Amino acid sequence: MTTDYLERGLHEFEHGNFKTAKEHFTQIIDKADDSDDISETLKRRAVCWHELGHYNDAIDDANRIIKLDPKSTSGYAICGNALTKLGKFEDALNVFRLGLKIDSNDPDIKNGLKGMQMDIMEGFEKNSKEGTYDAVKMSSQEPYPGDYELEILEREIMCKWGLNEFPALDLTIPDTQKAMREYQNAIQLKKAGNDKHALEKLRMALRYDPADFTLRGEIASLLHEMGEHREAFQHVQCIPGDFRLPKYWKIGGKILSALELPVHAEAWLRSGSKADKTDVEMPLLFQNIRVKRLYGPLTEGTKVNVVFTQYGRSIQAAEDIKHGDACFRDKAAVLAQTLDTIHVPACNHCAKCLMRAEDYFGKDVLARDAELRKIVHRHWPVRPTIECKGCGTQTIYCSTECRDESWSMYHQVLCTSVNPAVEQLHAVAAQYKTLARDNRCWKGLWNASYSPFVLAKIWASVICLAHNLATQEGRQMPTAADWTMAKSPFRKFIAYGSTSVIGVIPKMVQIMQEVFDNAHLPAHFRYKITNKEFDGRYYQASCNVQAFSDPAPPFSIFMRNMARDGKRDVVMPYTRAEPEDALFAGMFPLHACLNHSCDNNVEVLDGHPGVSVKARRQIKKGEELCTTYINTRMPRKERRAWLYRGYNFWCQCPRCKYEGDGPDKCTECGKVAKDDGRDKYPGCGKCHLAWYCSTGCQKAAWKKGHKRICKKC
Ligand SMILES: C[S@@+](CC[C@H](N)C(=O)[O-])C[C@H]1O[C@@H](n2cnc3c(N)ncnc32)[C@H](O)[C@@H]1O
Repeated sequence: MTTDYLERGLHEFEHGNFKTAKEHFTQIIDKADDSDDISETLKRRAVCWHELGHYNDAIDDANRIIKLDPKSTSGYAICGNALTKLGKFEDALNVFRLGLKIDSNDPDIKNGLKGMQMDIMEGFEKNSKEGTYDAVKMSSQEPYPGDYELEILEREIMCKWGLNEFPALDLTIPDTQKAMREYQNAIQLKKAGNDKHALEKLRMALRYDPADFTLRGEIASLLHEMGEHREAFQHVQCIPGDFRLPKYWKIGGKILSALELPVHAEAWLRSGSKADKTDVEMPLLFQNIRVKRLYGPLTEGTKVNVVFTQYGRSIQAAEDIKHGDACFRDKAAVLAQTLDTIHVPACNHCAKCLMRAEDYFGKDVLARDAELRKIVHRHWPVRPTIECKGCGTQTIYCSTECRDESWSMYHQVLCTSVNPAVEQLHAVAAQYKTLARDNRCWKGLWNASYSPFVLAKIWASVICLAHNLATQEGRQMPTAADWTMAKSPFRKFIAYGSTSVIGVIPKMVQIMQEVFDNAHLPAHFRYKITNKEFDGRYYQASCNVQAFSDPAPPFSIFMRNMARDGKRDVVMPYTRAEPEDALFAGMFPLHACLNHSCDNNVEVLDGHPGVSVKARRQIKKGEELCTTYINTRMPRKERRAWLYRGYNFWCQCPRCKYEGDGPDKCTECGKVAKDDGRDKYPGCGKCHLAWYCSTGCQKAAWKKGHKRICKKC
């Protein structure tokens, strides 16, 4: 019977009738028992699924093939190809890499990789009309949580400074003609750069016509330029709201910003932007005021500022920074150990590695060798392991401070002793090791490389903060305002994702929803996660997580200590293997403002706690700090394709501007080689990364910027 199905299946398969072939193969697979070898049939059925466009089913079969025969590369090739078709290029790449570990020359995997690059490129070519995306338009001007309280404080200051009063004015007999004459004189004087006399003339004009709003606006503008902000504001606020032209809202916003009254400044610019939707300066000013007030406290004592540019928030050098200097450090808003290193002991709150000597050398080895044991105990740093009072060894810390802080910030919602539903997340983490062998795309459950605990900690932090805010006010349940306020720290993280993940990982969505809304949780901790919010948080994490680990794990300290020990030869034979790092994924509010450049001037290093951003070269005051999001060794076309896919932007960095895509097109003028009768253009003799149709183009490109990025220079 089985032979029958096989023969018929193969016949249909060879004739390209994949639907019928798949049905025959399914008969064999469904009827097989444990002793039957169905790998070949699974492979053929997986190809049928692939040809029929059922890529998820092809992945399922590929995973079964890998389980049955972990040494075979076919499962990896099939899985990688299907992931490619689903557009999950990073996952596909990871799967192909696993296959290459088994056979680095496997032709199917090599073809799969080529196919994947071609698919990426195809998407790139299709979209290669470079979109100009406008970060300002995408950014909200909604009032920020807590603005109401700040507004009251600012209003008190404004009253104290007399900003709401009318400016002193020596009135005279109204005469609009005289007013006009003085105004025109003022314009001439202003043009000639004589601001002081221009101001006198404007004041004079106002005495003749105190109801002229244009005069008020001009005086306000001039006084603001001269640094007389308080009086400037008195004039502009004399213009009643209904008569305020957009330019007056703008000048009012600028003055209030100079007076360091950001909430009022934002309110004026918000009104101005509504009144004139074509003005590009006001929304930009608005966002710059906002980033200044939100990020000012984070950049205090660092060498950087956060500013708002066409690419959204970005980090700028506040002073000259030397090559090798630390520009800033950042502490994670949330962090979680990556699933593939979850077995390495580390502090759940600050990421400090807690690996003990027994974990590295093995208990037996240390028990057997007394001399080794003595030396190891002398040099291995002692790091206490503090268990959670509720869930015990499930959650460990490096100190009681970390334990207590974690409890009050989020763990009281995530501790399985309080919330048994969290066991589901731990189960997911525990299963990951086996799944990781197959692929990292975990159908239904998870399809990203960071940990779902990152998401869980975001919601848990929001819940705890909302609860704390309510308790401070003597309330049991958080109000809508408490929730908004509690969510505000996470508004700092941009979210970009073009498709919903709800259908891709429905089981994880369900687990998260249960974790935060179940009968075991006290009512004030319960929170309903909508599908929309799940997507938003998922992409927030995807766009911003940074991998990091303890910069001084116990093993490296031990090795440093050992280097000075005369008996190091006793230990050396046991220390050949590097221990695994406890790798963490974190969301860092300041670091998340770093934009990308393929010619990055900073690099992100492990710091304690968190990350440290270091200059890779000299950075001048005012220059933007850029890290890299991708492997910058890829050629330009691939780099841009990866960035477009992953982050939705076309890189315009100097390398992307002054490197080319190949000898078929002039890098400088874009002329196509075949159009002018030539097959290929010669490349830059120094870096071989740019191609020119003429020496004129080569010289022009060199002058404009190729010189800066040319490797041999
Ligand atoms: C981690 S965030 C960097 C900070 C971001 N500008 C913000 O306002 O939050 C990554 C996002 O910044 C933008 N971005 C980063 N580097 C860029 C670049 N070189 N060109 C254009 N947009 C960039 C993209 O929208 C990307 O998805």
